[in-house]
Amino acid sequence: MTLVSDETTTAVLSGAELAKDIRARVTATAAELTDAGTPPRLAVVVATDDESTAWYVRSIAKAAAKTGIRCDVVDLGADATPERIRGELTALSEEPSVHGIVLQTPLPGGACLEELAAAIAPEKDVDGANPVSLGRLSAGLPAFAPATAAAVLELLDHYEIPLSGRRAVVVGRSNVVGRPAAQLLLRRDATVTVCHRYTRDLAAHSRQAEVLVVAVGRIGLIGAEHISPGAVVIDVGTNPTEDGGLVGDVDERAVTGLAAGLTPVPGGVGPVTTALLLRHTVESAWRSTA
Ligand SMILES: NC(=O)C1=CN([C@@H]2O[C@H](COP(=O)(O)OP(=O)(O)OC[C@H]3O[C@@H](n4cnc5c(N)ncnc54)[C@H](OP(=O)(O)O)[C@@H]3O)[C@@H](O)[C@H]2O)C=CC1
Ligand SMILES: Nc1nc(=O)c2c([nH]1)NC[C@@H]1CN(c3ccc(C(=O)N[C@@H](CCC(=O)O)C(=O)O)cc3)C=[N+]21
Repeated sequence: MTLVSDETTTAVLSGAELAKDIRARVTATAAELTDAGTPPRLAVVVATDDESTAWYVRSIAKAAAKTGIRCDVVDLGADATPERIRGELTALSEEPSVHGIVLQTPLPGGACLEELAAAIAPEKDVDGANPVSLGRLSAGLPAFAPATAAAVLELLDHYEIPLSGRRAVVVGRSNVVGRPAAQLLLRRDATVTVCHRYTRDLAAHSRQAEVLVVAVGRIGLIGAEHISPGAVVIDVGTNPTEDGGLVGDVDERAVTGLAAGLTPVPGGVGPVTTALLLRHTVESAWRSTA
């Protein structure tokens, strides 16, 4: 029997306070811009009936209103054609008073986000969805990163998690989260492994991680056997539960006492994502005045 426990205290890496700080700074910048005659404006294009997307859009609109950013939700309906969506994105790209454009997923009939997002002017692409933005990110050139991927890095920096030279593992490779998160970690000199559906022995890879980012969308994907003691775990997954709640991809109970830190769901990456979308919008508005 062991008398000395090797239990680690797992820090809760909350995003709520951080998001609040970001919104406070955005509010100040938005006020300055408005005084200077450039009221920041964000357009969110929606073409789905998906309930969780609707929730996300409402939370963007609410946060925008609170920070003094005009937010137009352009609902094209779940039967919108790709041509109609592309036309709207083109019109918004040409409208000088609009500084940020987001196209929400999912899209009708399997329309391709990357292809449609090519119609978003890169300087207004505040969710980094245009392939030009994704390419610039990969090339190490300035570009807006997808807000969720940016939120992962913002949280790691806020909690002063070192990245340079450290082993980072990203689970998931979508263009919205996993892939750009991996690019951002690489840019910060982490040694990055990306896992996906065809990865053999996920646990063998994820156990190597000093920083583990999980963005899959599967309840309980990551358990105790997937992490090494002392790892910092960023749980991006948001999975609705039967009782109307929301859980991540990480089995919180299993990794508590093992991980050094874990982002909660809700209250982790999500609120920071929304705040960064707004920050990107005021950045874009600011640049438009230069
Ligand atoms: N909090 C926030 O701000 C946000 C949260 N999310 C959430 O993050 C999650 C991921 O979103 P998103 O990237 O858009 O989802 P996608 O469905 O686009 O991508 C999921 C990724 O997970 C990979 N994957 C699927 N099954 C496994 C498995 N068993 N083992 C390893 N990898 C697997 C897929 O691999 P492959 O490529 O091989 O198919 C794919 O790359 C979702 O829960 C979503 O709701 C998303 C955006 C914002
Ligand atoms: N082009 C595109 N970019 C996206 O970033 C994108 C998208 N499409 N489609 C939908 C998903 C989903 N998503 C969320 C963002 C924040 C929360 C969030 O803040 N959630 C709260 C809780 C919500 C609750 O309690 O129900 C939290 O985590 O604390 C959730 C989900 C962004 N997405």
